[in-house]
Amino acid sequence: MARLYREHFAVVLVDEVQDLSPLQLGMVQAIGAGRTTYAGDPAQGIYSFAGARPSAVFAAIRAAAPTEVGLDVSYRSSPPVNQLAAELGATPLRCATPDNWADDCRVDLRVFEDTAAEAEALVAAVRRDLADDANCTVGVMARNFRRMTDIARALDLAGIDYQDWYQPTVVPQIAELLHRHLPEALAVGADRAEQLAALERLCRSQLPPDDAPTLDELSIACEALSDRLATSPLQQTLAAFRPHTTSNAPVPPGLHLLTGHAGKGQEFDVGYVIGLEEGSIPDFRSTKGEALTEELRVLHVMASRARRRLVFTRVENRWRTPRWYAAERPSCWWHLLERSS
Ligand SMILES: Nc1ncnc2c1ncn2[C@@H]1O[C@H](COP(=O)(O)OP(=O)(O)OP(=O)(O)O)[C@@H](O)[C@H]1O
Repeated sequence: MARLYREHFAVVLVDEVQDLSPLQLGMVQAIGAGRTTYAGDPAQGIYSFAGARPSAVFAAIRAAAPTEVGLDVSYRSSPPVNQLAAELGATPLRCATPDNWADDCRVDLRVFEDTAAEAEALVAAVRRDLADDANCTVGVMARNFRRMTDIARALDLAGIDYQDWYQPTVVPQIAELLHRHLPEALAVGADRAEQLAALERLCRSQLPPDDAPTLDELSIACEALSDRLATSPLQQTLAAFRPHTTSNAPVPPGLHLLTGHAGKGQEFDVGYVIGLEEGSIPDFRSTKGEALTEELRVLHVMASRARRRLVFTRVENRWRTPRWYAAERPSCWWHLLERSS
């Protein structure tokens, strides 16, 4: 297999090498030994749960490819965001254009009574961001999607559209079909499940019965829509779907809800990193050793997605169950954020 691929590719470029497992690195080296360029950032290694071993992989690459070029200039972020990212353990980056940033570039910290108050404030803030600049990209990021529930609900109630990165992406043909038939589906009545069944039927009738891959895509999209119908109307649920694009396509303007892992490699004009509480970030399953260090890297990945402005939030209390309202402890990294904001 390696010989076959060697004949196909004259050079090999590998990005995000910190996410490779030793086995994957072995495959790359078998194909591209002596003609591979690797790019990566140890401070963004957040896939150890999937087998990535950044230290071993960087050591093996250094042993095999002795020319090393440091990339220490940021073309993405404003000086305050770069400074904050360095505070979280990343290599300090020099801003390429320090004088080109407006006065609104800053890092803010916000503390709320609970997630309902946080959601209300975020809805107002995002509304302002999008009103100030309709082409602006806004990313609301959390370590886990569960932490985003109240915000998604508040956005639905406020009628603010967003793309939900938790949902599977929709191939353009299916997205187009779903949007085209939505008005007819909504006309069948007020029952959301009936609307969705009608929508699926209408879309299915437009596809050749033997086009199994596209019919499968339609089923997956409708299943994902069905999962969210309990919390939001069909129209809004569909608006939250993300079109399927290549991973390096630019993020479209508007609001995006995503996790740190989903946000790898992306960027947003304004970034809101929510849930700076113990148990949320760091995640309750990763409380010590290397697992805890990796949580800090997840925080760094989220923070470094922002271009102009970055806002961190935490809450002081949370409803653990419908009858249990309990205090939350600030994330162990809150003081780092306070120091540099
Ligand atoms: N030489 C350059 N001149 C102008 N803009 C640049 C240059 N290089 C990169 N950029 C811009 O800077 C931003 C970040 O670049 P890129 O996504 O390649 O960085 P990265 O190192 O892969 O970031 P990360 O690994 O944190 O996702 C992008 O908006 C990109 O278009």
